[in-house]
Amino acid sequence: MKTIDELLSEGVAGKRVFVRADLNVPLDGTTITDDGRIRAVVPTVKALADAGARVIVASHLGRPKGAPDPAFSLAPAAARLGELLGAGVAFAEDTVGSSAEAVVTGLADGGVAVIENLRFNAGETSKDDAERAAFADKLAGLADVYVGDGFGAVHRKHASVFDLPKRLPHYAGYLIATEVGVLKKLTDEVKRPYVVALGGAKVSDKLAVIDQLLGKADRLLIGGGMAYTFLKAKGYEVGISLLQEDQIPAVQEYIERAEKNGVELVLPVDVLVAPEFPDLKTKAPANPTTVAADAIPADQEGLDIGPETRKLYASKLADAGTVFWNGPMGVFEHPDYAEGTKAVAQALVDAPGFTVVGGGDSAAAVRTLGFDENAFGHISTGGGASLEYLEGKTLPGLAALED
Ligand SMILES: Nc1ncnc2c1ncn2[C@@H]1O[C@H](COP(=O)(O)OP(=O)(O)OP(=O)(O)O)[C@@H](O)[C@H]1O
Ligand SMILES: O=C(O)[C@H](O)COP(=O)(O)O
Repeated sequence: MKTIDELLSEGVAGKRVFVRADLNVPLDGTTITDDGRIRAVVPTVKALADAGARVIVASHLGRPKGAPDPAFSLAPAAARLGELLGAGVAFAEDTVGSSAEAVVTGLADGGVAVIENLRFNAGETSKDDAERAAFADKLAGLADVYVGDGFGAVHRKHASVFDLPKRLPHYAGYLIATEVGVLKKLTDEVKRPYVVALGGAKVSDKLAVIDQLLGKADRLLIGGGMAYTFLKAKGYEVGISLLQEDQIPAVQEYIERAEKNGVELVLPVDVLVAPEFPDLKTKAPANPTTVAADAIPADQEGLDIGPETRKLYASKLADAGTVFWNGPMGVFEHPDYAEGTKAVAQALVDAPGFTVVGGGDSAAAVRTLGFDENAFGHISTGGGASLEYLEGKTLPGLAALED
């Protein structure tokens, strides 16, 4: 994989450099609630701009449906990037249309522009190779060089991640180099006990990683939205909690295999439930009830791990030699459901070993809940990406940079 340092030594002054970043930050309306992913790409953008490149920063944000949707605009992220760089950042109101062309043409040497959300175009995420290729061709028309630095999206076979680097001279940015360097350590020999905590909401994406972790980790702690598919697989009722029904047989097999392999698979013993998902805008009190994990009422939804589970998970992390944590333990964005995530974050801070937090929301959670980033061994910008890396999968966005 060629790195950005090689590009810089070859010289980039006057060249149009397309930086595929992951600016998929949490938003409250148009307010960015955690800018970690934007800060993470600043070293790459700054180095290129300082060297006189004309920098075009591109990213997805959220999961719009292949057409423009103002709720997913990258405009707030572009403004924040400008603040962090201490320089003006131009913003194109489309991705490959007349606005993008005009903005890129207008870039001076050392200038930076952000183009609108890549996923406003159906070709970005299309499963059809030709449709993706057609969009990648248009993106390629904007630039002379490609720098991949959106680590959080390297597990996606998307046009800007996989197809575009094949069309331009391509290099890995500083963030990708750092992320891969740290996560590689977790695929080699790790200090034991190796404890993995999994939660969050992208359950279908993340269940598969458990298959591989059963051969690696000593303990697996399951929380967040993922927990309910496990509880259901054990025969418990989970009410209206998040559930991946089609994965229940696979999860049953994981539970059996964990027992056979001597892996401790630890599930919540109690959870906080309520009849409805909390209002994350008003943060109005949600008044949850604590119930045993095998006693979730039919009309209620599990939204955080309970107090006994918090203690249990903290004890399972207390002697950890290595920890990888992805996915909040509950709907931490609401104060009534933040305690589980706080407890696990605190347990990582207290753990004696090397700790890695992975995922856009998980990283945002530790920062917005007031933890010091430096108290963790590494905070990865990738959630699904870091998990799939640990799974040993070939990640399209890394493979494309290696070619
Ligand atoms: N019990 C639950 N029910 C529903 N949603 C939940 C539950 N527990 C946690 N969540 C939600 O999970 C979301 C984060 O999940 P996600 O899988 O996206 O995490 P991540 O891996 O850190 O991020 P990413 O994969 O996007 O980088 C949070 O917004 C949180 O509110
Ligand atoms: O948040 C993430 O994990 C990355 O930005 C990728 O987003 P996606 O899961 O919507 O592809």
